[in-house]
Amino acid sequence: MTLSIQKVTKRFGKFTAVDDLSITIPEKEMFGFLGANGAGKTTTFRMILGLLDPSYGAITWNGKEINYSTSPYIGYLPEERGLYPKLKVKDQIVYLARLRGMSKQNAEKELDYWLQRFNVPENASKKIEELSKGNQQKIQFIASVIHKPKLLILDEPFSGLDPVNVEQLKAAVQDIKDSGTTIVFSSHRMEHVEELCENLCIMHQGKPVVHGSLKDIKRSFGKKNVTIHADFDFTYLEKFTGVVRLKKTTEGVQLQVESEQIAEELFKEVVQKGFLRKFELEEPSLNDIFIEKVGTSYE
Ligand SMILES: Nc1ncnc2c1ncn2[C@@H]1O[C@H](COP(=O)(O)OP(=O)(O)OP(=O)(O)O)[C@@H](O)[C@H]1O
Repeated sequence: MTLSIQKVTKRFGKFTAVDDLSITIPEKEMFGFLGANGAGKTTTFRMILGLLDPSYGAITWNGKEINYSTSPYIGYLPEERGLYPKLKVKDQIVYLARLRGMSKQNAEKELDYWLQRFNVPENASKKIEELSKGNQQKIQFIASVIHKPKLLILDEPFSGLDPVNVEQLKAAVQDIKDSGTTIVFSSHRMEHVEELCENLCIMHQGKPVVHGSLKDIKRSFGKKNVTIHADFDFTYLEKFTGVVRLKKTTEGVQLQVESEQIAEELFKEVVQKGFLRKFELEEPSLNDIFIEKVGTSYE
């Protein structure tokens, strides 16, 4: 049940929205698409779902083309939320679930579960237009997962939610993944993808600039970050061999170094100065990697 995107390009007139994208998403994994506005994420999702045809290339799920409108195996949270404002939550969800082949009784049972889980059981009998934006989003999320899809596509699932609700939704997404669903989601926020995904792709102007497993991406990057907290002026370390970047912070300095070995040499140097409150070696962040690949900061 792999999702396979093979050499996919999408042009709108002369404009290329997605440029030669090849990705394989293994079954039961969570895959993250990162990219700034206009990077090509939504266009990719629409092609995965068969709502748009690629100009070139092919997309298959388990070896076959996807047809979102007829497949009960797919769930989709679109970026442009599309609920009927005048309908009551329960009527709406039951209607959508029945389109996906569920019985009324089963749909009501699942809806109860999700409303309880999101701490909003009272919303069942409210109209969509009566709900806050975040609560509407929860209902739209429930609509995309109620039928327990095998493949779930979530376009910006965390946007517009407060931090408590982001955590609640993250936990729900993680549980759905653990139950065996393949999940693809997009985000503007690096940390969401770093936290949830084994594999990811960073899109930039339609091109996949970074792609692979988070571990491999970080390991192959080679460079590391070092944080030092101490009351010495360490700005001279800018000239230290193997130091790529140095930034002063309120508590000391933050550096990017060529390798772990350079970090060791750096440690020998700074420890001679005296007491250090902190010396920490960290993997590069996705943002560091993005800056290197694209030459500009993502955020
Ligand atoms: N139907 C269309 N006709 C013309 N251009 C389009 C169409 N759909 C998308 N585009 C363009 O393709 C580019 C990619 O858009 P897309 O919506 O895929 O980006 P995105 O990564 O999802 O961005 P965002 O984070 O803002 O949602 C944009 O420049 C957009 O204007």
